Amino acid sequence: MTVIVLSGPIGAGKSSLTGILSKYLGTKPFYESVDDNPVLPLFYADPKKYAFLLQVYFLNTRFHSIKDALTEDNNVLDRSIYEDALFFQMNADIGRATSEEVDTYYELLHNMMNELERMPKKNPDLLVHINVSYDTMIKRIKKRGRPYEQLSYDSTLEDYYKRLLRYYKPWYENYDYSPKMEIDGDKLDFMANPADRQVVLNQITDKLKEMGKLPEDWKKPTDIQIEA
Ligand SMILES: Nc1ncnc2c1ncn2[C@@H]1O[C@H](COP(=O)(O)OP(=O)(O)OP(=O)(O)O)[C@@H](O)[C@H]1O
Ligand SMILES: Nc1nc(=O)c2ncn([C@H]3C[C@H](O)[C@@H](CO)O3)c2[nH]1
Repeated sequence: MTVIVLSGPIGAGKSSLTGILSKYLGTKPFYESVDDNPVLPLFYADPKKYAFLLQVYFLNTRFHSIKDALTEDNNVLDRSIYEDALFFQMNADIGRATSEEVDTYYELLHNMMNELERMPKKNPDLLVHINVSYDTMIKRIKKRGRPYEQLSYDSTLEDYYKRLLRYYKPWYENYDYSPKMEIDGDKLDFMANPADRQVVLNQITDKLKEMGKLPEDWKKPTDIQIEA
């Protein structure tokens, strides 16, 4: 059983790489709840009012996915539960949560993480972190086109996104729930460039091989279909 989680800031390419990697490895993808998330547009319209609700919503959906992923064989998860606190802490630091909400959130997170301790598998096998610069992040957010994430929607988003990148650096450095590796999301266009895509896939499968975690029956596919 091999469980891989992807991490990285907004628009880094986690969902895209989750799709590519799960096809390449022949495993099941688990996606973060975004287009079906009723709280996300509310949060971007009024962050102070909805930061706590959004966090509880994400924590709940992530907990569902992680429970399924850690009991089934061979999965790839788009964003880890370990990034949840990063987002909430950042929102709390900029005054979008009361101290009661902060305390309640951390208690709930702690409680849920304790539940994971009882799972047959507690942690992922590998964290794949996609590094991107601010410019790349904004380019991808524009390309994807969710209206409420655009800088034109809210002038404070530039600061929010830059701050998020600053929070990610120490988060990745301190992450120690599993082995980890970084992908250069600025240089490697794994969506449009097949050679770059193969570089990324080789980096990940080399790491899995080195760890003895490449599924035994895995055969390198000759071609995989990518949805743009
Ligand atoms: N390496 C890449 N090169 C070029 N385009 C990319 C790359 N990765 C992602 N994209 C494009 O950038 C956009 C955002 O990618 P994606 O939705 O996968 O990001 P994400 O990390 O899952 O974002 P979020 O955190 O918001 O869910 C998409 O339009 C995707 O096609
Ligand atoms: N506030 C907040 N907390 C989270 O845990 C969290 N996880 C993701 N997101 C936002 C970022 C993208 O807009 C969009 C897709 O990743 O959802 C979050 N926002």
